[in-house]
Amino acid sequence: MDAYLVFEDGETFSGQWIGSPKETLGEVVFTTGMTGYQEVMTDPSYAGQIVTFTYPLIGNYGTVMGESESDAPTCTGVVVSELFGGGENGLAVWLDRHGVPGLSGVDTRAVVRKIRSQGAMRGMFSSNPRPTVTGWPDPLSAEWVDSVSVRTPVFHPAKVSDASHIVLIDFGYKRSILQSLIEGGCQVTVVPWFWPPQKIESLDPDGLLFSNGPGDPKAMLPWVSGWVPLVQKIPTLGICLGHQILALAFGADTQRLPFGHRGSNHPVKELATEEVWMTSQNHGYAVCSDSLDLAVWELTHSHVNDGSVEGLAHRQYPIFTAQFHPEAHPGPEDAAGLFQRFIDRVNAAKEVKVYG
Ligand SMILES: NC(=O)CC[C@H](N)C(=O)O
Repeated sequence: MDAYLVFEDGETFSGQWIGSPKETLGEVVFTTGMTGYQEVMTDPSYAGQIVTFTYPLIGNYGTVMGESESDAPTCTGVVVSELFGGGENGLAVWLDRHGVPGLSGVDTRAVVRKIRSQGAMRGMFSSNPRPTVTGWPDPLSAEWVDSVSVRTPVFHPAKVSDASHIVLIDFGYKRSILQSLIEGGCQVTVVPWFWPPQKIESLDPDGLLFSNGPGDPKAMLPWVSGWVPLVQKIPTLGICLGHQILALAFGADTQRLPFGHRGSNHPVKELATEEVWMTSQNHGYAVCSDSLDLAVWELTHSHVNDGSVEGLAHRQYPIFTAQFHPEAHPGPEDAAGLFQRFIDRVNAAKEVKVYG
């Protein structure tokens, strides 16, 4: 059945419904990874977004148990050029089972060209090429984070005894982040994003992880100052939205990128070693480099393509952050060592706490 992707400026692209045919609205973004569509669709950072896949054939290896980054697809919709959807474990059935709509047979190259030249834009799926839109979703709302965060704390035991305890503040975390901590020998408590700092502290964390998540980081501005006393004394790692929130908390500013970084082959340079890592990325906002007080923050990583801020280390407090995804999934694992760096730091601080 014919369906349309209608942009907020009125430009319309046609295709056929896949998944659950239903009207939906969201920011239209594109991702360039050749594989990993299931991980992308279940990454909670895509909540509120319609994801366009630039790779021309999507669905060819079906859906695989255990590969999801959360319980269900969290993106608002998907746009593909050619869908290979067949079978019980096929992508089309899986999307339908989870009530997610999509369009196939779309000229995705033209969609990407539009976003690249005109910037991030919202759009709608409809059976009507000229639908009436009553209101567009607002990325500056805390509802995106709230819609994907846990409601109550969830404890994940360690594989080893005497493990360090990480409290993961959940803005929409990917399972691979939790997995990386557990594989590194930690026990982890995932807590709702809205938990007050005193409650987080009462769990006696040895380390804090500020997770990835959807929306504009400035949606979190009313809360950022509350987290400052915690991260000043407990080793902290921020990933993606978590990186942006921590930068905001210490006076930096964030801005929307022209069309985002989403894909599995974004080159990032570690400035101290001059190593270039291929990284997995998914972000539409970035920390403004000219807003960084270099007496407060050290710039540790930058994007090779556009020079944008990709990693920070606080000069006074035990905080470091990455705009990219060290847990990969999907994508290369060049940056996975960041988890070990964090865990080493947490374990060292714990030793001092216990033995003085
Ligand atoms: N993956 C993320 O955490 C994304 C962060 C934020 N929502 C952005 O688009 O920039």
